[in-house]
Amino acid sequence: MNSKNYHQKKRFGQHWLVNKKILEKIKEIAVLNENDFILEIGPGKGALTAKLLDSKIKKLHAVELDNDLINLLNDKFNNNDKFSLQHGDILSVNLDSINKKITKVIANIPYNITGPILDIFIGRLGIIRNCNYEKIIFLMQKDVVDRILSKEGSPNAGALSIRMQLLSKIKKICDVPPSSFSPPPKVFSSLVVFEPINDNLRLDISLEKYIDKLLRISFNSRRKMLRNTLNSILSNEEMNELSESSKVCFKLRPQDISINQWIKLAENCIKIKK
Ligand SMILES: C[S@@+](CC[C@H](N)C(=O)[O-])C[C@H]1O[C@@H](n2cnc3c(N)ncnc32)[C@H](O)[C@@H]1O
Repeated sequence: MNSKNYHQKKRFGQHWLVNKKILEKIKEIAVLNENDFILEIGPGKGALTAKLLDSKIKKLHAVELDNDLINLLNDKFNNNDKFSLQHGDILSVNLDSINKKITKVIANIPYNITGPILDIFIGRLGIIRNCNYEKIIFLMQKDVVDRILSKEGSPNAGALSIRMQLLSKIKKICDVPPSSFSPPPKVFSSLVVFEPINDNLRLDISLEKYIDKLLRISFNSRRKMLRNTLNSILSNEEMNELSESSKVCFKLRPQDISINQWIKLAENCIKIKK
């Protein structure tokens, strides 16, 4: 298979990044150095790969699902000893042998698997990641980035924004129009940088798990007041006690609760349930 007779596959979320300024911007915000070990998710035909390899880095390991692109990529980067390629699904490939070495994860991600990619690379509450990513740079759907960045009081605030903000520092760099890709996707994209909080600086793992539990229960019915969802795990007496000790009014809906209030709620709930 060569570049000319290759047919793009919708099912793999293939939209090649063709905007040179955005390619350059990704390289610029990655601030690469000779110690960097990059994991690239879905190199496609290698536009971003080539840009990243054209920097002082130690290594770039790419994982591509589409078998038809493997030869094409190997031909293109064969003589670059910093490059390695793994054929497989990023959601299930085994990265154990390199995970601890990876310093930066970079991708124009396939939008059909955004959620699972965020879970794997930024993480889930209550689960230690056990890796040392300094930066995760994703080009992803603008609406998901806006949701992730939303604060309490916004209709977009949800379990996703709280989980992501508890696990990483997040910075949106810019929005990217559909015309920057070939073929253009239906939606706008955004370039975003996540700096995951180091495992040993995270909240206590059992506290994180409890926050997750509260988020699931309350955001399952996001229109309901806290008192009408948390009553599934707390008696009326316990709810009054929790509301008072956490200084959170139980007439509020979950999207109106700040991150610090979720932490307080979980801490005090654990105490009450002891
Ligand atoms: C949006 S394209 C980006 C391609 C290229 N990096 C670029 O910027 O032009 C997404 C890429 O991810 C690949 N891909 C899709 N699902 C994947 C998966 N589960 N694991 C690894 N790669 C995947 C696609 O085949 C495609 O090459």
